[in-house]
Amino acid sequence: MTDPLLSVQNLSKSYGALKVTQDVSLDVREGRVHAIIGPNGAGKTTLISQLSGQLRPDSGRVVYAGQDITRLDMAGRVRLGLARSFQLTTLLPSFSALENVALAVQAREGSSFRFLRPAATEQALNDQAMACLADVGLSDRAHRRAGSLSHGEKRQLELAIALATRPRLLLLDEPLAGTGHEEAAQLVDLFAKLKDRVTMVLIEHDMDAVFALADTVSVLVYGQIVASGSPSAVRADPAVRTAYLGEEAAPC
Ligand SMILES: Nc1ncnc2c1ncn2[C@@H]1O[C@H](COP(=O)(O)OP(=O)(O)OP(=O)(O)O)[C@@H](O)[C@H]1O
Repeated sequence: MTDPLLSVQNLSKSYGALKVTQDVSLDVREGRVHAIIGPNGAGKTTLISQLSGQLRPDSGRVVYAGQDITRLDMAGRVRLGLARSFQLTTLLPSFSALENVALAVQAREGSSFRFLRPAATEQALNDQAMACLADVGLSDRAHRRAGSLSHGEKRQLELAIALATRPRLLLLDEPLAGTGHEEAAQLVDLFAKLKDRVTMVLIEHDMDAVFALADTVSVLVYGQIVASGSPSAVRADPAVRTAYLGEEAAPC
């Protein structure tokens, strides 16, 4: 079997006496959606923050594409193609959707447009930003102010911004939070389409979405992985039912 794209090895993090990440190990394979589920306060966001570089683990390693990135900061990880979306993205509400994405394209490209004239640079940025907006189904909202978009459209825009960094691995922290039924269904369709292009680590409370999208599910309880495997195996795991889902709440 090929090496995993992301390998989390014995990661631990505490806040004082509270052990929020306890000896967590997991492998994420290229081209897959790996969901991490668990009850409120289980440590999912803290874990993903250690994968994105926002938080330093106390111990353990994060290996991405064969490289130890444990000490690499967030910007360095983004440059390697490891991007985080949702819960933290700040849209610029008075800028258009297109401008929001163009800024992310510009950040990625750095000085690679320096040989172009200003007008051509702007055109190149806009073309790439438009392509990202098209990817998330927002072409017709390109010139609307970000602040005037619906909640679901803002989430689509956040995804377009993440895609503008050309990620190989996308960390998605509760992408469906706050969306209505229809918006959630649209976003799930979108992620399903993106599966061919980008590997995803998905934290999500919406179990329908998790079981529709994930190839692998890991269950986190009190900072520890209590089960990991295919959605059907995890669903049937008695330890998961008692520790997390509760017999009656098990997703079936
Ligand atoms: N900066 C911090 N300082 C102290 N405790 C923290 C800090 N951040 C998180 N915690 C605690 O760590 C635990 C895990 O929090 P975390 O947000 O990672 O859980 P979660 O699984 O993402 O929860 P939710 O599903 O509710 O978003 C919680 O008990 C939380 O109160």
